[in-house]
Amino acid sequence: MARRGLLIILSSPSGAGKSTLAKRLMVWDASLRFSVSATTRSPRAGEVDGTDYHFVDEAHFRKLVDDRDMLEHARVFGNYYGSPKAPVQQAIDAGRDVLFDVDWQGAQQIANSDLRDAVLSIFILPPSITELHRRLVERGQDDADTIAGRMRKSWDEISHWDGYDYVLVNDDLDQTEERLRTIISAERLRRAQQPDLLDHVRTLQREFEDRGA
Ligand SMILES: Nc1ncnc2c1ncn2[C@@H]1O[C@H](COP(=O)(O)OP(=O)(O)OP(=O)(O)O)[C@@H](O)[C@H]1O
Ligand SMILES: Nc1nc2c(ncn2[C@@H]2O[C@H](COP(=O)(O)O)[C@@H](O)[C@H]2O)c(=O)[nH]1
Repeated sequence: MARRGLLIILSSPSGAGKSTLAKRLMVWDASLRFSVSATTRSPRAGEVDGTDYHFVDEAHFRKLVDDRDMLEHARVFGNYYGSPKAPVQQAIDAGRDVLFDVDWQGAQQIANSDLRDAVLSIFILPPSITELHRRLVERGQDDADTIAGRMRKSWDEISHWDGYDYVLVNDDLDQTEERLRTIISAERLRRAQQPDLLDHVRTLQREFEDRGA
């Protein structure tokens, strides 16, 4: 039977680099599917509706939640964000791995959902709080108030770091990408091997018993 896809969750405080890393991973492996979230936040310059996010108003978002079309949803920095369920289910049923860029609340909800067995969660830490601030400023996408608000919430996000399967410090971008690739490759191998390993161990057990060893 074909392997069911993984749900690869990236979380971090705002500005630590998860969107940048997610984009690099999509280039590394074109078979990865990105879970395009719905959000009530306004688009930033350059963001494309349907690619970066589905930009919706609050009434539309509420309907998606009420219709149970969301795998998870949360209020983050004063806006609503959520992961539509159908594309995720379709992708993993087809054996494709899905990449999520969600906060700790979303990660927890997915880890507690029916799909929990497919979850691979990775938390990205910044090298320092000063560097986190520098990255938010350098990104040039948010005004000073927004950046200050995100910085104030950064510890709240970081404090959930130990609920994840893996934790990486995103200092050097190339190195972090390489580590993410290693984690994903190893987890794919581990999970792909699991069914065959069980059969193999049963065969070894029968052989062991037949020999009367
Ligand atoms: N290792 C790194 N070294 C230097 N700059 C980096 C590194 N990783 C990411 N950046 C830069 O930091 C900024 C923030 O990165 P990014 O937008 O990917 O963060 P994010 O975690 O997705 O933030 P948000 O949660 O707000 O979407 C970007 O300008 C990005 O180019
Ligand atoms: N729980 C969810 N969190 C999400 C989702 N999509 C994004 N996010 C998180 O929101 C913040 C802010 O994102 P930004 O694009 O406004 O900078 C960040 O932590 C994202 O990970 C989602 O679907 N669910």
